[in-house]
Amino acid sequence: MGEKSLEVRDLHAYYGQSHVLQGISLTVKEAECVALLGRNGVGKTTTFLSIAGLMAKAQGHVTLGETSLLGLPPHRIAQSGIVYVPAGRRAFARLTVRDNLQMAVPRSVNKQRAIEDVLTVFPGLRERLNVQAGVLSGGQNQMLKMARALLVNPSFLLLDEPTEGLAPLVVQQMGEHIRQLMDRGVGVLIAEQNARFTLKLSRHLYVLDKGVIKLERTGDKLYDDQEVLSHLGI
Ligand SMILES: Nc1ncnc2c1ncn2[C@@H]1O[C@H](COP(=O)(O)OP(=O)(O)OP(=O)(O)O)[C@@H](O)[C@H]1O
Repeated sequence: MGEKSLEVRDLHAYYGQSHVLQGISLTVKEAECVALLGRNGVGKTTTFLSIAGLMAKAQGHVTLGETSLLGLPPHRIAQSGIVYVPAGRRAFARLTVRDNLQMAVPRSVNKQRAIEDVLTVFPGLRERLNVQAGVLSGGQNQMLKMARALLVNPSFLLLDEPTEGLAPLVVQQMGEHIRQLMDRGVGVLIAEQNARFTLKLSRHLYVLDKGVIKLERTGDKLYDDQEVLSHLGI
């Protein structure tokens, strides 16, 4: 099977009359991490919602390989291999970590084996399997959300603010987890306020400003690129 890309071309999105995304184009390849950065309110979450089929009004092109996704219902987009991990939201608080994981395993898949597999990426969850998800720390909760996403065997993950509210050591662990996902061939699009963290993981960067891409860069050391840093105000 050839390498697939997630392609977004000339994407527009609206909340009522408000034209929030004004023609965004970006590409994510398998096994790579792409950064989508920009201030609060510029349209990062709206980009994810549009790709995931969750915006009532979006126009343009979103394709995965040869398949056109825009206009498909969210579950079909998830089945095609694109899984959105929203910011902030907690996993099912009253269920145990194990139940949260089991619920996410597709019916056709061996639950035990699938869960063992994701625990190799997120080993910290193993000792928490029998506790209620509601008592997890912020970092463990984020890892649970990502583990649930991984159980669907995605080709691409859309991670919205994966380090929000996490302590520096946990942020570092999160970076290692994301690298492991890339090693498995998963393409990752990350929207973050933590630009330094994201630039260390990414070879491609898009900076969004008021619904348009203001800067696009490719490079091995984006975290060291003065133009990028000054553009981001860091
Ligand atoms: N449900 C909504 N109805 C109307 N406007 C909205 C809605 N959700 C977001 N917006 C507006 O759309 C714009 C883009 O918001 P979006 O959440 O995509 O930005 P963001 O870059 O993800 O920022 P943040 O990091 O704060 O979430 C903002 O001006 C926001 O106020």
